[in-house]
Amino acid sequence: MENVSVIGGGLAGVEAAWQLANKGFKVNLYEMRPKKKTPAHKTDFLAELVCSNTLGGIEETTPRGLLKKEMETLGSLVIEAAKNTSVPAGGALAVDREKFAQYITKKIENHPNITVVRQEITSIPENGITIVATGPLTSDRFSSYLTDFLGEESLSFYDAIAPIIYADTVDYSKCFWASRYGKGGNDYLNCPMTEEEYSRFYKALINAEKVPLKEFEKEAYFEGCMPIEEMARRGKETLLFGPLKPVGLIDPKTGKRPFAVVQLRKENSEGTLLNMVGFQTKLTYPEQKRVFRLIPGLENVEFARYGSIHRNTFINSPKLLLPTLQLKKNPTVFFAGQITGVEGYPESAATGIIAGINAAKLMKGEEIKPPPETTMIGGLLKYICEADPDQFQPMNANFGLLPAVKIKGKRNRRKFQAERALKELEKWKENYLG
Ligand SMILES: Cc1cc2nc3c(=O)[nH]c(=O)nc-3n(C[C@H](O)[C@H](O)[C@H](O)COP(=O)(O)OP(=O)(O)OC[C@H]3O[C@@H](n4cnc5c(N)ncnc54)[C@H](O)[C@@H]3O)c2cc1C
Repeated sequence: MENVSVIGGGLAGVEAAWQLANKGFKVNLYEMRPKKKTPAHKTDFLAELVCSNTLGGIEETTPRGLLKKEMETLGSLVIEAAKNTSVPAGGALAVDREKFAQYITKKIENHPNITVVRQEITSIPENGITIVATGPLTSDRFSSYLTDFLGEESLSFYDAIAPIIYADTVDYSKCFWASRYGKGGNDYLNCPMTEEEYSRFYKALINAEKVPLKEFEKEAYFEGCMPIEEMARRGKETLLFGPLKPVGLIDPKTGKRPFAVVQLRKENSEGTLLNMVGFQTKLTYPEQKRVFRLIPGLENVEFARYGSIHRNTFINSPKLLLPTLQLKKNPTVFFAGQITGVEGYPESAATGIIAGINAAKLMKGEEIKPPPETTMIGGLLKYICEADPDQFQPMNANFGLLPAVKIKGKRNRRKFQAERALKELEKWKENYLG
């Protein structure tokens, strides 16, 4: 029997290899570090966390908390390692990053069915089953191979994400719906600012704490995704001619053009989410919350997703993948991890688990079925495979809002939804995995 090839020893790759190896299949896990480095990884360990050391909340009634519980149900190595190397972090699962990566590296390297090969892969092997899990920092040579292999418009390289907020947390008494110059209906929610309000916001914005920029990330600015705070730094007026320009907007309350306006646009067809137009940012998450809450109407706003900018290679999954993570044009190739367009540590690892489980099914010649859509993992897969290909962008589970899984409403309701999702996953596991 041929070995399965897993390309990339990050969070998704180790999970995929772990699932396959524990089911008795031989795996070659290819990791290019330390021979070839990425711009963000610092060590030789597998499953290195490149930035923050937290895997997010553990409360099962939150989307990411439920996701982690589901991963545990499916035998996640990442969650096992996180629990064994955790550090106190309130309601979150944070880890000692070195110990975490060491724990996983040791488990993988000592597994009798896994061979770790330290080598950059530049094309998908022609024979056998392959899982591609090369992550947001996929090497340049493999990226250009994938561009040719998958088609010119299938691979995106940069990601500038504006924050998304929950519409029901806005104070609508301070805002108005309108389009600039009345063109295009009332598509935008406008938050008007007086000169004093703008000054206060501006000062907070330019003094807020940022996530330090890595050298390679500076390239991103040439792609037209300047962070809002960088734009602000160019002068107090700059934003008034950019994302906060008030031209063509009249506040119905005053009958006048406001001094500045922040615009929000519906993010989903239900209108439960709003996107802060032009607010891509490198501010830390707590600072985004503090500074953006200074905008009139957003004083108590809750964030579904914070803004960010970092290099991010991802494929257009809705165009290319089946909900089983198999490539439509070649079902012996699976994709997993952030390269599929999920974002975040647990989300990437979760797709690795599913790719590993499904690759094992394919090895056995058995039918492959995705997990139920009413589970968090199933919801993630549904999102990456069924989103609108023209609007597709990386998304984490907090985005809640993944089509099928609604971890929303009061605590009791969320508890009920989470319990139901876990029961369904157990059932799927029993029927599917035996
Ligand atoms: C700058 C930056 C900051 C981030 N900060 C956070 C954060 O704070 N919190 C969070 O939840 N998520 C964060 N993310 C997202 C995070 O990186 C991913 O969620 C997660 O690591 C993705 O897991 P993965 O397995 O898909 O990729 P990775 O963990 O990156 O693993 C991919 C592996 O593949 C290897 N590889 C690449 N190309 C090849 C090749 N051709 N051949 C062989 N090996 C190869 C790489 O060396 C790497 O080890 C950040 C991402 C970036 C880029």
